[in-house]
Amino acid sequence: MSQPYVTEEQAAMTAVRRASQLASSVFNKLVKAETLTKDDKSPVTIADFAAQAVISTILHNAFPTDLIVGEEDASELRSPNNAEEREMRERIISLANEALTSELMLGDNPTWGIGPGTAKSDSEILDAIDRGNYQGGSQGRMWTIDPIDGTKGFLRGDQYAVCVSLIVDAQVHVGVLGCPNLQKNPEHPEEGNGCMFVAIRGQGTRQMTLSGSNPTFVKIPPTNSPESLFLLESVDPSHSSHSFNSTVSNLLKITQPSVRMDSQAKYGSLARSGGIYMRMPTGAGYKEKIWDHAPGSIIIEEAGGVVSDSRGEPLNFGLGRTLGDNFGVIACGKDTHSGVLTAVQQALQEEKSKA
Ligand SMILES: Nc1ncnc2c1ncn2[C@@H]1O[C@H](COP(=O)(O)O)[C@@H](O)[C@H]1OP(=O)(O)O
Ligand SMILES: [Mg+2]
Ligand SMILES: [Mg+2]
Ligand SMILES: [Mg+2]
Repeated sequence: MSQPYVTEEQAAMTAVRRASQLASSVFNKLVKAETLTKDDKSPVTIADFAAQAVISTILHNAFPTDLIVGEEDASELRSPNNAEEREMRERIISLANEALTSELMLGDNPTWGIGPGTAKSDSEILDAIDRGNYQGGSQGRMWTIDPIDGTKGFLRGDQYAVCVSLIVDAQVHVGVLGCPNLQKNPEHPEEGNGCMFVAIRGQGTRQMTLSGSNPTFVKIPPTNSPESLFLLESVDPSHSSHSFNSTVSNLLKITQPSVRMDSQAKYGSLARSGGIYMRMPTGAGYKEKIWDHAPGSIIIEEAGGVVSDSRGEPLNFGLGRTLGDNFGVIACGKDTHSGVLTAVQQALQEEKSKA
């Protein structure tokens, strides 16, 4: 019998590859070329929408009855208010079509709405974006799409990730992360950037190039001493608490500086090089989104790690578009998780007693 979820994995890889190429080309054409002012967020908006259209089109053609939870929705594109907004919409549609109609590669299936001659109409592209409007839930099959995760990293030319997962009955079964700016091999930077992490439940985590070549299984390396430990955290201090992390770091007697990285590239990096990904809320109110953690969580679990909230509870992907109340996220190797949880509980107590 063939392995389960192989077609799902292949469709997700095709979608992530095409969307990653699109994002890199938007960066090279619009951001690097410095045709925009520093605060102009339009390149990332264009790339976000176009990439979601590409991923959603492929997943819908491959699995027409599956539901999709995508970060973006097309309502603001449907009624442009001025020439600038009309131009942006046209750019999004033409970029999405460019990515969908490029030549077929190994693993691509022409019935997925891709390849030369498959250009979509404007309304088909907008409908594809809006197909990501499912509200989520605990039953049945649903895909998550974060077309560009780490938008700030994308604009800086740092890390970002194209993220897709398949959730069945609230459990993640397939996760794919495209990381165009992540080193293929941190020990050999000369090999260049661009990798994809792929996991199917029960079948391990693999790293490969964005085109799917050189797949190798990755495992979180064991931590033999506090000297080999380090924290992985967001660059943006408003996304997770750096000060809480430094308390935990002290409690764990960590001597290495924290590694700051945007996006779910943190999960990919952890799966192959280790570390402790700590994401504690900076304040009340923000709810973590399922598309920000579903692909990364299976990539960690299949690489031999554990992902939990700060109480040690598993993340619940069946509550809707968010993970519900924000109790933070902790991801690391199995051998370190209980020690990290103890330190987190202690740090929370210390914070409480100071308040
Ligand atoms: N207050 C917040 N707390 C935690 N995460 C946030 C917050 N605001 C935005 N995010 C999300 O954090 C993710 C990036 O995390 P990191 O900084 O670790 O790369 C993005 O998906 C971003 O959402 P958005 O894409 O809507 O900006
Ligand atoms: Mg995101
Ligand atoms: Mg995003
Ligand atoms: Mg966003």
